[in-house]
Amino acid sequence: MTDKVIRIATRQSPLALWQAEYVKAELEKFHPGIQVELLGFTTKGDVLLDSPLSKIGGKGLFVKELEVAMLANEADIAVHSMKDVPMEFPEGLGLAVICPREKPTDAFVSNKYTTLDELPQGAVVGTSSLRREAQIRANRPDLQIKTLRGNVNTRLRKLDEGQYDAIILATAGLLRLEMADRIASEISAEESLPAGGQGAVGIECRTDDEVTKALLKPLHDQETAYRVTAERAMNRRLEGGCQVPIACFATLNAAGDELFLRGLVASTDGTKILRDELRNTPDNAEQMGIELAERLLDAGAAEILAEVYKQSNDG
Ligand SMILES: NCc1[nH]cc(CCC(=O)O)c1CC(=O)O
Repeated sequence: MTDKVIRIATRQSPLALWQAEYVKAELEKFHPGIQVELLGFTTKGDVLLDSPLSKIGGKGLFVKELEVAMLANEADIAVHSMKDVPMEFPEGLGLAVICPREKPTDAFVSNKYTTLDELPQGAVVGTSSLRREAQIRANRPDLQIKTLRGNVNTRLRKLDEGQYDAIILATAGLLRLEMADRIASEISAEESLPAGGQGAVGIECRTDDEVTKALLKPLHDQETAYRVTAERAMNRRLEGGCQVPIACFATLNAAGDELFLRGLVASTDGTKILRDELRNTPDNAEQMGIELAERLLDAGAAEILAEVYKQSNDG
């Protein structure tokens, strides 16, 4: 029993609320009698829905307001999709735990077709992710990629209205919102290497809040933490957030003693794609991410990314 109240700062999209409710339920499960409150916030990223994220500076767009509330002691924790969490935290805040990962893949969503391969010549595919765009274009240069923004429900509505032949969404988001029936097919990691952190939920809190950190401990999943640590280290070394055509994806073998990290850097048009991979023990996760990033940089990643940044600044 505990008389502690935990205040969760959360965005109000269906997915953000699902994640906050999930953490609330887990805390209540592990600590009977605990009080957990949800405090809803609107972030800049929720307001600026018309511009492609890559053009309004994606970094931290969805987390700033939540962090301000925690620093002001108006909230205790924030629950994030690890894919959207910036690499560095403000002084006084940090990631306390990473929860068990949902499926990390991308999903092909369409009312007419089952797979990307089935799409006819010139079909229109909705995504605002440069990572997804680059990998689709590499396989299918004939397809038209059209911007798609908004929360999951908005994106599905735009598909249903006929604005797109298919759209790409994270499998995890659809599963969590109980919309598995909207997944026409899961796209393999070979065909679309996922974004670092995709499908994983992390919890941020004040670094000096030992009581909250102790309460959060049982929600931690070490396998997910190893994987996401390697992925984020690669992203950090490449200075990429989720608004660049960078993919990084780690898996742990069944014995739990070998981490396999794959990385990709591409030009948005998919004409240049660099891939590399390495294996090591999970305690080397951070170092693996850095090493894989450096191997990609040696192979020309910096030049490819410089070109991407130049295009997004050109408007
Ligand atoms: N880019 C937004 C975003 N951030 C996290 C998810 C959902 C799944 C996850 O936890 O990674 C999504 C939606 C999507 O990419 O379709």
